[in-house]
Amino acid sequence: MQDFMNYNEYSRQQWSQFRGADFHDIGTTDLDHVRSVDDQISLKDVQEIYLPLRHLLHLYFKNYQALSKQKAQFLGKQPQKVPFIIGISGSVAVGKSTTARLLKVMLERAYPQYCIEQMTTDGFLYSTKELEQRHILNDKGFPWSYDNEKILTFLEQVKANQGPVSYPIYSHESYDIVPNQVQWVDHPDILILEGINVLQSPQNQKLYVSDYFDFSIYIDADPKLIEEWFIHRFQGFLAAEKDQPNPQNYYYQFLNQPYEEVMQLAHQVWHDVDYRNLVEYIAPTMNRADVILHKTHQHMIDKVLFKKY
Ligand SMILES: Nc1ncnc2c1ncn2[C@@H]1O[C@H](COP(=O)(O)OP(=O)(O)OP(=O)(O)O)[C@@H](O)[C@H]1O
Ligand SMILES: CC(C)(CO)[C@@H](O)C(=O)NCCC(=O)O
Repeated sequence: MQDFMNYNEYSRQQWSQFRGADFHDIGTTDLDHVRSVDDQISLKDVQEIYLPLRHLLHLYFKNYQALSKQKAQFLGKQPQKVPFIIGISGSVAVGKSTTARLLKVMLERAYPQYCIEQMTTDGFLYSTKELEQRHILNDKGFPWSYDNEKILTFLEQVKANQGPVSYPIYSHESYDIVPNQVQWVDHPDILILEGINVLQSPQNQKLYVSDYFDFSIYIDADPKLIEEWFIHRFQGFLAAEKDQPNPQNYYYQFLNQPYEEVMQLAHQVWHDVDYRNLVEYIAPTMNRADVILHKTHQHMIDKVLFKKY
């Protein structure tokens, strides 16, 4: 059995044609907004990949709203807003949060009347203290390093749309959960949730995170390239720490170590933790996604796979 027999594969050129004649294009002001998200994002990607993707999301979203309304009518209830949830998965450092931020901006431009929120599951990792107590400090990112119950309860509350719902925050700089701080999701129309674990189905759970998704995206790339992006981001964190040293930060400990050694350590972390996690637990969830974005050098998307059924 072919792994991707339930997908159609489109080249970048083919995919770029699926923009929809009646859905408005993206103008210079929109592109400026996109640039403000991350000036590394290729505007060509926005035009050729993300505009068709937004058009597709529009179709799913409108159908979802219509179905939610009809379901309420069927039950003899007043129709209520039910947030539409988009999941984004893929390896550590493949660009999930960058894509999530970009989609948020693009959807906000398309629907100024709607509230669109974006967040990561990183905040549901156990704190360093708790990982230590569980003797899984070196397993950060693996399915058992997250409080999966807490993610499910959170999503249930968001879908129920009963009020603002809080979630914990993770800091890459301190390499830990930020103590005594939360963020809020407040009655969103659309929630974009990204994380390495969002398409996973941990064995002892009856309910999965993806049960709450109305659309899902997986970002795929050659692990050799992802390793480069991981190292590049690590170097960025290190440089930021050098500019403004803070003894509380994870990267502070590396400032007085020989650069070569630190880079060796970064590669080792990638190999022993993030790459292993990718191969064993993340990549196997790829064909649960509705759309797979395949990246090549410089984060360029060269092909898109779209689920047939
Ligand atoms: N489209 C893009 N163009 C250029 N650079 C990008 C793009 N997407 C991501 N990057 C860069 O790649 C690195 C990883 O991206 P990002 O932090 O979004 O990954 P992630 O998948 O969310 O990682 P994590 O799971 O660790 O949070 C960052 O340095 C980011 O700036
Ligand atoms: C926070 C996660 C798990 C996911 O974003 C990841 O960035 C991480 O910290 N992994 C642990 C190994 C490491 O990259 O340092």
